[in-house]
Amino acid sequence: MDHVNANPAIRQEASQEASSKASGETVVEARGLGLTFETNDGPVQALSNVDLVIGKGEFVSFIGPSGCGKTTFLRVIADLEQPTEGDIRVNGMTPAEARRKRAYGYVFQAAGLFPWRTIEQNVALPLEIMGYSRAEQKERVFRTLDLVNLAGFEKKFPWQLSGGMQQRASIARALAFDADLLLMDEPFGALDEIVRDHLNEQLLDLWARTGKTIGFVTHSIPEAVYLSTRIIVMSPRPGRVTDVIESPLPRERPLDIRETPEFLQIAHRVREGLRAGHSDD
Ligand SMILES: Nc1ncnc2c1ncn2[C@@H]1O[C@H](COP(=O)(O)OP(=O)(O)OP(=O)(O)O)[C@@H](O)[C@H]1O
Repeated sequence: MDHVNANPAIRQEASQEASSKASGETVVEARGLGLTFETNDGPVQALSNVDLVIGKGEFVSFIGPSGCGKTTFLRVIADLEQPTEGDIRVNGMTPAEARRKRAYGYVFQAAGLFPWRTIEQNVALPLEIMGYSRAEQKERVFRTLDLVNLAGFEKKFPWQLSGGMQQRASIARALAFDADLLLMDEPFGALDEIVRDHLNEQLLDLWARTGKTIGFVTHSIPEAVYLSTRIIVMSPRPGRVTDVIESPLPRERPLDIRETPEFLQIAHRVREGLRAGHSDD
């Protein structure tokens, strides 16, 4: 006998919500996740006891000082590192299965475009490897270049584009095979602040239009607060999650939202979290 919800309509709604969360709404689920690297100088605990659930359509940023395990966590999701403790699921699968099913696109700090290939050929590369037909490759390349506002630059070579444009091309490459999950490891870290602002705006726009789930590593507090629906604050030795901040900001965010009291309040909380986990060395 259900004493909580006697009303069958409410009960049904609740159970539908529960089942939709259980089936497919969770994109990443880490439970007691740990990873210790064995090095010549002894073990390095890159991640310790990380519990985290990322839901479909979230924009989650990871922020913390160097060595707190941000990159390692993204790499575990992407099956580029294997955890030594705990469990992780990506779309309900092991990272290895998710990787085989092309569950994610990965964007690195450096754009990593091949200089001898045009932008179109660079973006098409993973599609070529996956055996897409030429027509399908072309259609996808044009669609994703349009998404990152690079329509018209297909025939250019990387060196003919600015750093920001190159990074947008690398985002297009990660999006070309339509993965729902985009993992981004400090993609704008090497760019100057004005370019970075512009790319942040464009990334939010892309996220709104595509409904992708995004995991984003950054060292920048304003970037994390501006972009995220949730901010994960991490701390090193051992790498762990020390605070999880739900953003109350609306999804639509003009750049000047950064001057509002709500924004500054979240930024303050992130800063406090970072300070608490920071040692002076
Ligand atoms: N392949 C590896 N072998 C040994 N130690 C590693 C390896 N990869 C990472 N580490 C160590 O694990 C810890 C976490 O590294 P990680 O790169 O995930 O940190 P991070 O938070 O992304 O740092 P940064 O902001 O500098 O990129 C660090 O102490 C690092 O030296």
